[in-house]
Amino acid sequence: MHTLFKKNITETSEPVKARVKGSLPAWLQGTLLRNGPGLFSVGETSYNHWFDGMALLHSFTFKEGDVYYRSKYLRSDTYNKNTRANRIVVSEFGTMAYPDPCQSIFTKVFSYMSHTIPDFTDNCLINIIKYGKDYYTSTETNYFHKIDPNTLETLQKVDYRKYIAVNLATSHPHYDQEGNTYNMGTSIIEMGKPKYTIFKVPSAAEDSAKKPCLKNLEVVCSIPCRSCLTPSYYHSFGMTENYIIFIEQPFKLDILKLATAYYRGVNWASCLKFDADDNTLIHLIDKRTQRPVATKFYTDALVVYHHVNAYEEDGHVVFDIIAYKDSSLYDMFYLANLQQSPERFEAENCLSSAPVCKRYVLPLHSAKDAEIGKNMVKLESTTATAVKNKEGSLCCQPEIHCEGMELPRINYNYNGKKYRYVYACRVEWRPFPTKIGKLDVTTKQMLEWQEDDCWPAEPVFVPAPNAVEEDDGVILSSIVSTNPNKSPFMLILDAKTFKEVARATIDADIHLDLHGYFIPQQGQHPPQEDTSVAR
Ligand SMILES: CC1=C(/C=C/C(C)=C/C=C/C(C)=C/C=O)C(C)(C)CCC1
Ligand SMILES: [Fe+2]
Repeated sequence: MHTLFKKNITETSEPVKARVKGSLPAWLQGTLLRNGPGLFSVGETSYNHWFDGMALLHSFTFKEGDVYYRSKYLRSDTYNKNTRANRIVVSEFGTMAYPDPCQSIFTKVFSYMSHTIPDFTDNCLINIIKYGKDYYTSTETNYFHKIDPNTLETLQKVDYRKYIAVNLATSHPHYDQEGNTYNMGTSIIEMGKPKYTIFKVPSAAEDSAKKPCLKNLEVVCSIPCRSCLTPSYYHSFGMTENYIIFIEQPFKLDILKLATAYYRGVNWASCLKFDADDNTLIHLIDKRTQRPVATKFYTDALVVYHHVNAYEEDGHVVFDIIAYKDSSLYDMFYLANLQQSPERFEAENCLSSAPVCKRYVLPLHSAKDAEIGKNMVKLESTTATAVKNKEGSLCCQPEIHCEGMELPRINYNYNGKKYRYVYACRVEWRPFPTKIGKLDVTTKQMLEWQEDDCWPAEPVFVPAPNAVEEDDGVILSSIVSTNPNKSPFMLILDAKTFKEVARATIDADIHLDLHGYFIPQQGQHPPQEDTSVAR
């Protein structure tokens, strides 16, 4: 298990051709970019948490029946400073770094100051984001990096604060059919009262090829935090055609703790706290009016990292998420915990809550004249409820789709629309993905793929050209193995049947990763988030 999560990977900077078994669909042309941690120690120092590892970019290029793999470390300031010092000098989520005792007093004072109003890391290890025509790597701080999707070279460090007042931003934006990107972030500390801000980055106009499209960023809506000193932490949000769904969960970031963490000798992660006694406030923002709707929606305390999809149906907003009863997932990703065997995990029950795929339904009709105690959800297809309470707000209870799935993906042409299939890693009470699954949210049926000693990455759906049905396409998942005789491979499944179409075995060092983005080859078929398939 140790090597599965904590292995310093050597980058494969020149493309290597994979050995393909089976036959790749002729239409599958393009590049799957993926991101995740790849380096866990520098010199004598090592990171404590899996989310600290230095960003390693991967690309799998599908070209005329062949697959080529390459990988490169993101040349972030963090990477460059650590490499130069031959020790970890930049603080990460789970690791606080202190200056070398031999450093000058100036360096030490500067280091204290930059941790009080934190200048966060630029180690963008989580996802790939498309803003306009450009590709960026992302984490959850104010920094992101423009990369070259062909060579994986790091092109430019960008600071959100140049364009919008946020200190944190998500790694999971949404794209509409015009190619506009929506994201949201939180402003803490420096810029007055903390607030959440949803923003839109318009897709680049033809004549602005040279201008960064972030320059055209527009604020959609700002929402004050429920509590000034403890804004909610969030990893993603939902979007339908007309609405944004933002879950203000009781998993909170304590601003005072953040400001003093460095002095107290603790990491940033310790400034996050789940408050089981609080509830969860669901905000629904109307993109047309750029304001939250009047109704207040609440549900029990929960922790959510990934939204799956959301859509509007007959006067309701329906959204699916992967939810937990507490925040133990982030604790579990401490490398000391990950080094335990799956059996010990089970015995010690490290993850105290399993990921559950749940559906919530928010009625859009006014709750003003509704009876207290009445379920306002009118959809036949769901058991989810929203009951008006005496304060006039709606108390929502979900419908359960299934237990044990994470890293959900969908056919992105159905994002914001009524849909049927979720593709995800199957996980139980431990962090190790052992299978990939396809969930039919209408029947709750599940198709699965698994193989001995194989650990699959987030499954990415690529639609077939001229697709008619939602699952006309393939699933791409890079697989690493704990069997030393088995090389990593890119698995290609028929999304409809979940049967293997081909696998491309790669003689290179690959690591379990986080998230990815498929870029179809120009002219091959419409980009996944720019245009919808013919239906
Ligand atoms: C550095 C840093 C942060 C980093 C968070 C990270 C890196 C989260 C990664 C989450 C993942 C990978 C979730 C997967 O489901 C915070 C807490 C935002 C704020 C304080 C500074
Ligand atoms: Fe994520």
